[in-house]
Amino acid sequence: MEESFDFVIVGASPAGTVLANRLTEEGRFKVLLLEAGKYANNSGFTQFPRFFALHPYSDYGWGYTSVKQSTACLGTAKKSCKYYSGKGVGGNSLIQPPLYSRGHPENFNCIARTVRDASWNYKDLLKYFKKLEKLTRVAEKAPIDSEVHGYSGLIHTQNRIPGGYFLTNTFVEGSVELGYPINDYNGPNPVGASIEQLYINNGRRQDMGSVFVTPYRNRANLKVLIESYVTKIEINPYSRVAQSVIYTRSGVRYRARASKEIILSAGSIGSPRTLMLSGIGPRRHLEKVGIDVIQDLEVGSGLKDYAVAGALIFSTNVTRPVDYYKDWVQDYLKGEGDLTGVSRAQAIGFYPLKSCNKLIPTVRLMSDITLPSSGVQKYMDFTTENTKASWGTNKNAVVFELGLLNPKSSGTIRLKNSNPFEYPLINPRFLSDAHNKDIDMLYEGIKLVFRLKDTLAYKKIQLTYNGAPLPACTKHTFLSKSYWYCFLRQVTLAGGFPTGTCPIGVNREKGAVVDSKLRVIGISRLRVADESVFPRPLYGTASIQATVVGEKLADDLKRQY
Ligand SMILES: Cc1cc2nc3c(=O)[nH]c(=O)nc-3n(C[C@H](O)[C@H](O)[C@H](O)COP(=O)(O)OP(=O)(O)OC[C@H]3O[C@@H](n4cnc5c(N)ncnc54)[C@H](O)[C@@H]3O)c2cc1C
Repeated sequence: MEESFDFVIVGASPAGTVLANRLTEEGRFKVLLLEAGKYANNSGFTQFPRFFALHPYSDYGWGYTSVKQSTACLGTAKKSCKYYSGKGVGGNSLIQPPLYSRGHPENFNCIARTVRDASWNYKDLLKYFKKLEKLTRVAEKAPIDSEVHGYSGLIHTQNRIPGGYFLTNTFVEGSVELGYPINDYNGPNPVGASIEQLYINNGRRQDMGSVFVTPYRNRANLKVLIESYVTKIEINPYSRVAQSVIYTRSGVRYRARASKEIILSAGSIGSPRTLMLSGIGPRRHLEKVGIDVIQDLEVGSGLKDYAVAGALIFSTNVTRPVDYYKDWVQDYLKGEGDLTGVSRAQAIGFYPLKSCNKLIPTVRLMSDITLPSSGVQKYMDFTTENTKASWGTNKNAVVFELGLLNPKSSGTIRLKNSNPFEYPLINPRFLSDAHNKDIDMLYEGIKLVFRLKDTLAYKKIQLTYNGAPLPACTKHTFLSKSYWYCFLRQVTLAGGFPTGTCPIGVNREKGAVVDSKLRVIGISRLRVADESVFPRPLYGTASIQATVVGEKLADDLKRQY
């Protein structure tokens, strides 16, 4: 069966959802959006911000795991990293915590310089960030730079403090004691501590599918097909024009033609996978798996993701308030309380450790107060021995999550074989850079956490490190530098911001896959618009960055056609 459209969008990622919306708003174009997963369950499950750790294990997650690792994720049973990846209308925004963080302006400016296209400068992109946002609530003491926010967009954001207010203050005050400012991290200079900004509306998570697609899916010129998995883009090997996509739905194979363009928005894992299945990828790899090469490009060769160390656990004298589900639910129905936040310490810090530019952060820190639970163990995926050792004798514990913002290590996405239904081989190779810069930086982050613990602010809640040596690290003197290096290789995991698998650039010999207009190099009428086009993480949380990519491309396409 075959149907024809102006644009076919593959994947309802954050970028795919906004593209589908904007391209159909004027009625000029007929658009097909194909998504492998389903719509969000808006009766509740995907809307609880606090339950984000459960979502990857639901029907809304692909359930990817990396290949066996030798430099990080070693504290897991299979020595591999869980690669949480959303499946459904909204992509990852269905399963992630709803943190709203745009990234560092300089990272966008760097892209603009690399591709010699000023439209990627942050000051040009700011109009899209503002257009998308509707900032609806600001906590009393929250630092907000009103100039940079939007107030009438479709994505509701809030800057607020549900539950655990004193812990938020503890984090911010401790950080100030160490000499860092309090800042709106979505402003021009994110360095310092801040109160988290979240994509939530009345306590409910905002996923991009529910914002941009679900309310508009009955538009006459928009066709959204869920549970429709794209196996290939058909490209004429002589003219090198992308013509149609092949997808399967309920076991039946279909073809959809695009008279104008096909846009891949299948995410940092899905987009390289689909390109390679369609004959666009590294020649040697495609030949090895038996796929005819149409265009030799370094697809999937530059995977870069935040590495996150999540097992820095300290005991505290704070007894966790007794939780009754009834109270939680009652608060939630009013748009308040613990279920509406990501953690009990709604604070986040960006720090320029070892950075020659004090305005450029190198690590990100967040914290929470929690109890040891099977849920936490499942999310982290550590073995029981490692979980026990890192929790030590703690009951109520303050947990710090330390993220490496500018990883030097890089990995790959490759096909296992030519079967489009096989999962790809994900090899992130965290902490594998030749000069150990990544692990050195995370070690600096651990030192920062211990400095924070010793501030007057934190002394009030008496943090003590009660962890026991991890089984794999017992030959190192406990808490020595070599111990922490061993520890980091065990507990460092994937942060969930994969980029660089279809990177933007000017030179395909240097790894570029798309040009500054997001066109796949050497192929006509095929673009990629999602997180995969960023050569490296941009220091923010990625949904909004990917949404801006979609918003920008929608503008470009409307101008062009
Ligand atoms: C654990 C975790 C925590 C995170 N925390 C945050 C946070 O707090 N804030 C934030 O902003 N971001 C966060 N992110 C990142 C953010 O969710 C993603 O980076 C963002 O959604 C952009 O992803 P993407 O462009 O790679 O597309 P994705 O979101 O991965 O979307 C790709 C979509 O395409 C579909 N698809 C793939 N292949 C096909 C195919 N062949 N046919 C049809 N459909 C297909 C998929 O099902 C999916 O729906 C987090 C991510 C993770 C995993």
